[in-house]
Amino acid sequence: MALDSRLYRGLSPFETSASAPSLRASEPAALMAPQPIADDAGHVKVVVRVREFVERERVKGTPCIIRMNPATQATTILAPITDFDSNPSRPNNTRRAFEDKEFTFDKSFWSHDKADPHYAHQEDVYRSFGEEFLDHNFDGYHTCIFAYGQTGSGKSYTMMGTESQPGLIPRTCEELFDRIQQDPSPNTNYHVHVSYFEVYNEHVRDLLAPRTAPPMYLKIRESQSDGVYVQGLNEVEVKNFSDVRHLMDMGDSTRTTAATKMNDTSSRSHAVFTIQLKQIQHSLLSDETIERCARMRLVDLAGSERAKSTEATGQRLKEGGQINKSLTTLGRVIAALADRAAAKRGRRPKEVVPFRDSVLTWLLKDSLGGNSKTAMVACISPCDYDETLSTLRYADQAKRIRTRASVNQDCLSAAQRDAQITEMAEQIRSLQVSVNAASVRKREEATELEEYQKQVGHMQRLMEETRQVSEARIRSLAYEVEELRPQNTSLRNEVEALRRHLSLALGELKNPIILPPPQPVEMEFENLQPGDFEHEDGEKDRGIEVLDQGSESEGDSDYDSDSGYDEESNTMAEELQAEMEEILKGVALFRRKVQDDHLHFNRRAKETYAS
Ligand SMILES: Nc1ncnc2c1ncn2[C@@H]1O[C@H](COP(=O)(O)OP(=O)(O)OP(=O)(O)O)[C@@H](O)[C@H]1O
Repeated sequence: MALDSRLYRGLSPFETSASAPSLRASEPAALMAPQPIADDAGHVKVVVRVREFVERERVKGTPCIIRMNPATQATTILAPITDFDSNPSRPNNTRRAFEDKEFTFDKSFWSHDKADPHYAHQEDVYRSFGEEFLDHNFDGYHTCIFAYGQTGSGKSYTMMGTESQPGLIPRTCEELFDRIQQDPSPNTNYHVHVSYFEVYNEHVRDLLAPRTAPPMYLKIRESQSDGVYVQGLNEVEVKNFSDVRHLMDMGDSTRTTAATKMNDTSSRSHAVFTIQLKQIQHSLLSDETIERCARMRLVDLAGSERAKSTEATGQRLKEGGQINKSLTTLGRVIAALADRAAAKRGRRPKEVVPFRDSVLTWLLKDSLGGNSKTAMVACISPCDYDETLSTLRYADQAKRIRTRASVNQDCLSAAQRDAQITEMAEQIRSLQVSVNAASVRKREEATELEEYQKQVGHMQRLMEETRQVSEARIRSLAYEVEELRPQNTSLRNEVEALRRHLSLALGELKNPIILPPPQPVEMEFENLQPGDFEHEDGEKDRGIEVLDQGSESEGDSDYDSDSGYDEESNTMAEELQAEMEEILKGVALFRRKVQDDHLHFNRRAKETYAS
């Protein structure tokens, strides 16, 4: 939920001085007569913290090269002992420019040796400047605390900490709600919103939204009224510390981390935790309403890293490259802002600040050089000369950045408030109308959808029924075809036999076998009786019968070759041919029908499967 952008202008006709009392106070009379506020010009506050040895360093037995002076807040880095120092006569030894360097910061936290009386616990770090920054928020200033340092130097430990050793972020949130709960003023309302996002490989991802595949990246926008902001970022209203704790845990669990050789849980992204505090106080005396909005940005940067030390490859190496690139841009921004401060004092021409060269610097534009009170926690390892010196130089440069923070406060008279309420009521009304119209549309769409779904269901049922019927028909047709197959085969055989028979008969008719006319039997046969010639098997000789018949018919038939035999056989042949042709026609008809049926069944079957 975006807060009223009007409150972020930073300038108001009713702005009070930078030291104006916090709204936490129970309605002091002075507050109700707002004083003009001057911009609070200051510098980025820089603190440095050295951590204790981690297991890897302890095993190596590396010496601690950091010294801190609690009286002067100076941090000294000692030149490491080189081969040259230990054996200057060795021919191959070249002297490197190692030397002790001293820097002075706003605070130097010695968290290296727990036995030391000056050991800085998490609580000490918070009390030293976290608490002060929370005061600024209640006064209506935007603030930003960011942790910078090489990988594994203790940034996440300082910002988020552990469950037993909470860092700056949980301590700030807990005290924020303690203060709100302890406020005795009945006229002040507090609204707290939290957002949490990471910048990973130059993309912004909401840590309060569930992880998606592919990841959902958010766009960065800039507007006159809101400055630079992340579009579509979840800003969750929180009522107490346990709400915040829940969101912190949720965000931490989705943040991109991975094990590297330098750190088992190395942050592979820059994480930005933001708290928006809005205080609305109404004065019964003057009937005025004062609104103060402050934004706290708590940034845990990814650590700078050398591929050689982390032994990163593949995805880790790519991430490392992106991390270093954005940190280099941050370094250039810090250098340009520091130079700008010098230029103001007339030393150098003003340089363009490359805020837009990386997502991180673009998002931190306001916090680094604008309307914000800003602190940098430079985290260092106790034993890496090059990286630690680089961090200390970075931090030393950041000290020179000037900021111009102003109280973000609006004071509304009764008339202005009424006008605002009327305007808001109007807005609510028009929104309500839109909501109603949208819900009517939604209902209509739902009814239409329901109708469509019904129709679809009905059509699906019909299709299913048709499919079942078709399947049954195909099955029965296939069965019928199978049944007809033997009949068809026997008919084909019969047709073939008939055809053969017919062609034989026709052949015979066209070329009849003409029997020789019977020879008159001479006297030897005169006395023969039928059956006188008997075969051995008792059968009578057929020749005699033929002879007999011949002799019988002799009287009433003559054996002229042009006798009635030809005519009769021609008539018979014609009749037989006509009969055969009829049969063939019938067979051809039947065959066509069978073929038609075949074709028909096959086509039907194909259509049914296709549907
Ligand atoms: N002040 C400290 N006291 C005790 N242990 C610490 C301290 N600072 C850091 N550590 C330990 O050092 C290790 C590295 O710390 P941390 O993860 O905070 O480094 P980092 O700078 O955030 O690293 P990266 O940039 O890779 O995320 C962790 O095991 C952490 O518990």
